[in-house]
Amino acid sequence: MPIFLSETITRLRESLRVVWPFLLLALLQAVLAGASIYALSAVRALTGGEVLWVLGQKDALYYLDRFAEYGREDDFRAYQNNLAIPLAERDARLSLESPVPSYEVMRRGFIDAGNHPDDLDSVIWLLSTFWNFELVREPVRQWAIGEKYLDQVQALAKEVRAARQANSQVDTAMVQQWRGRIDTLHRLMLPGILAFNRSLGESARRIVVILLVFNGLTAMAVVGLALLRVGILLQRQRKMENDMAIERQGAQLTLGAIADGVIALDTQGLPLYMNPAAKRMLGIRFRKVHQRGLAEWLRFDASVHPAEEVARLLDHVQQGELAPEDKHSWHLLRSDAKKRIVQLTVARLQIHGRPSGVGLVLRDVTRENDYLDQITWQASHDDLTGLANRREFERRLEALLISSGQAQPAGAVLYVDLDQFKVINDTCGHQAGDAMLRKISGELQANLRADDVLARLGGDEFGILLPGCPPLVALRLAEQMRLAVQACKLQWDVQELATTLSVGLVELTPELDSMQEVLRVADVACYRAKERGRNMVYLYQPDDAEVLQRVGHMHWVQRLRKALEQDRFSLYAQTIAPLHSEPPGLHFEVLLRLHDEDGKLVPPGSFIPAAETYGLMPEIDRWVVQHVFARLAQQARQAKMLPVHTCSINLSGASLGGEDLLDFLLDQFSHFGVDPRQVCFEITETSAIAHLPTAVRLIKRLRQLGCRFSLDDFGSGMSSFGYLKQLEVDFLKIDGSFVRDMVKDRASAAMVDSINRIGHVLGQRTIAEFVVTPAHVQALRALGVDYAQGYAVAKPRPIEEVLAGEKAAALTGA
Ligand SMILES: Nc1nc2c(ncn2[C@@H]2O[C@H](COP(=O)(O)OP(=O)(O)OP(=O)(O)O)[C@@H](O)[C@H]2O)c(=O)[nH]1
Repeated sequence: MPIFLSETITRLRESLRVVWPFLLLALLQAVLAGASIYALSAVRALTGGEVLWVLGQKDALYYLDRFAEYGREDDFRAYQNNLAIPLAERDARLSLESPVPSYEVMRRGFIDAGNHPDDLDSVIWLLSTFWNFELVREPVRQWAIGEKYLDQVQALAKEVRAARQANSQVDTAMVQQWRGRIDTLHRLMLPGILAFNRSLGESARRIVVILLVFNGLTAMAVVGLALLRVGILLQRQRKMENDMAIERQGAQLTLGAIADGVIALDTQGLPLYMNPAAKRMLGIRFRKVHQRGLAEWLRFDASVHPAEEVARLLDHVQQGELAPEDKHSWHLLRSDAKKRIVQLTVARLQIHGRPSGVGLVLRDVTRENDYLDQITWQASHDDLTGLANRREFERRLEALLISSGQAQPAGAVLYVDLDQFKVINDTCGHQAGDAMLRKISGELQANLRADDVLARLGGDEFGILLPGCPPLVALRLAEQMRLAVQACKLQWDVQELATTLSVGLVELTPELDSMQEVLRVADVACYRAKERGRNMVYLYQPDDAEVLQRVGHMHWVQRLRKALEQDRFSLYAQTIAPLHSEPPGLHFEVLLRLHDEDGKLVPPGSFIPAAETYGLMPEIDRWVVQHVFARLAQQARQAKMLPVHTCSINLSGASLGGEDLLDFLLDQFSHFGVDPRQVCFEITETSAIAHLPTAVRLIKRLRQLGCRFSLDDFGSGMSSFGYLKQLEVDFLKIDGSFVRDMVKDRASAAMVDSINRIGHVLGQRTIAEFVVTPAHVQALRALGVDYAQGYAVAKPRPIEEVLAGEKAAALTGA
């Protein structure tokens, strides 16, 4: 359907919805008026008919009188013609009065009476419709009375005619008599005729009055209804206006309160409305931009958005449809040249389905953007110094390594650590330390080029990436920075603070193929600089064995941490057998094994040195204690299992030196309910001596509980037998190197013998490690050593097997 047609229909429908009551009332009024006119026309026709009726009767008498006097046939025909009128009307009346009136008879009667055929329908309608009303009945009754003498007239006429035809000579007396009778009839008929005339006139007047009143009343009703309807419509309109005003106020309030800028544009792109936020965002007053094109007030930062990009956007805005690329953030230029970052949305506006413009919404995302920038900055920078952080440094280093690939050396990396920085913190406080870190950052930065990357890697460590810098230049630069920092002083209150740098320098060669590798090597190189006395630069050489070993250890650190996290350690146990009696219960040393990432078993010699170097032993020791105690507690609960007499657990030097080890062990004893008398802690001679006071305290306290101690690898350190007196231990474990060689080397045998004797003198039992053959067993038994441990006794087995009491190989040579 064409648009204009459907629009017309729609409008017509809407108009009809409003005016239909008026149309109905007008129609009703018209019908009423029509009916009234019809009724009046019937009354008029009836009156006209009555006139014919009256004249017919009168003229009939007149011509009968003339015929009686002169005997002319013309008069007689005239008499007949005139009498035919009331006679015809009488037929119509009789049919009307009959129980089943005949329309045809009435129609014929009225036509014969000379009425106009067009009037007949209305007359018959009036008479038959209102037959039961007095208004019609009364005149008809009078009409009947008026006709009462018609028969007498006809009889007289018949008589006169007959006499005239019989005798052409009629005497005067006869004539006088006929005329006298005619006159009498005339006088008799007259009152009836007049009564009919009066009655009809009366009814006609009353009908007119009734119609007038009725029409007046209906007109008043129509007017009343119209007024009522108009009142309702006005009320509705007022309510609508009210609602709209409330809605408008609500919309204005909302638009005023929201932070988004809302602008309504007309179809030409000219602004129709702007909410306060939009005005604020654009920095304009509405009346200043009223009737002004978009480009005049919606402007963007030309340094960010090229002119053609802006023109395209404005075009899209005007069309009310943004392209996907328009939906990113736009740098808005306010009228005061300040900048805001906004995101745009548009929507086409329509009124009654016709486009009426475009709604444009500006969302100010400046804060979010700043926040995002800040977060992005924070994610890659260090708060204190403003330098790049470790993550960023690693990223840049990685990018450099990837971009250079296998090509020429990509440059150098410096790993910088401040010397004795802790002292500054400890003596002058953290703030002084912070100030020093900032000052050093500035000092380092001052020596670098724009392409170099200086980052704070954490604590007092810095990383410097020198892309494309040859090693010698890097060395010179590192030296320059070291001297600069050495000369740099920080005034803090009355003190002048200073520090120095230890720098590890690594040349980026293709051999160092990963970022982690470079950092590990650089870290170790820095560590070497510290080892060599600090305040120096250590240049890493690819064949530097010490550095490489430390790097190897560093590899282990990550793997061990992961293993701890993933619980990839497992416990083994190796039986310790008495050489001179039957074992009173299970006696074994707990040994630690590691399952690597592929599930292969790793012996402790591979990872313990690294764990010791990088301080992971306390954590590992704790893991062992917790898991062993859990097993012992489980074993104690199961009555069928063999009792554990002595379970030896190794404690590393690092654990021993820790202040909180004692608390931890006491806590674990009470947590698992393990009998301390079952537990023997093994500590090495060297670690015990290195942490003598703590070791002495620990031994004393735990022995009070019932724990026992054994001194491991005794003889290897040979620090001093004198310490033995201070360390109250229960077992001496003779170092495996002496035991291993004792059968072929007298000196070793003598060493085993003397350790055994000294132990016995001090009341300690002795255990020989590394007992690998029956000959060893025999020799040890001969020397009086108390226990043996080694492959000749039992190989290390999973602790579950040992706890289950599965037999180890029997002691040969016993
Ligand atoms: N003021 C301050 N101190 C920090 C910050 N981060 C780490 N530290 C301190 O920096 C010190 C770093 O000490 P270490 O590097 O272990 O040792 P050092 O005293 O520098 O000695 P060497 O490195 O062996 O020469 C510790 O005392 C940390 O508490 C920091 O953001 N501000």
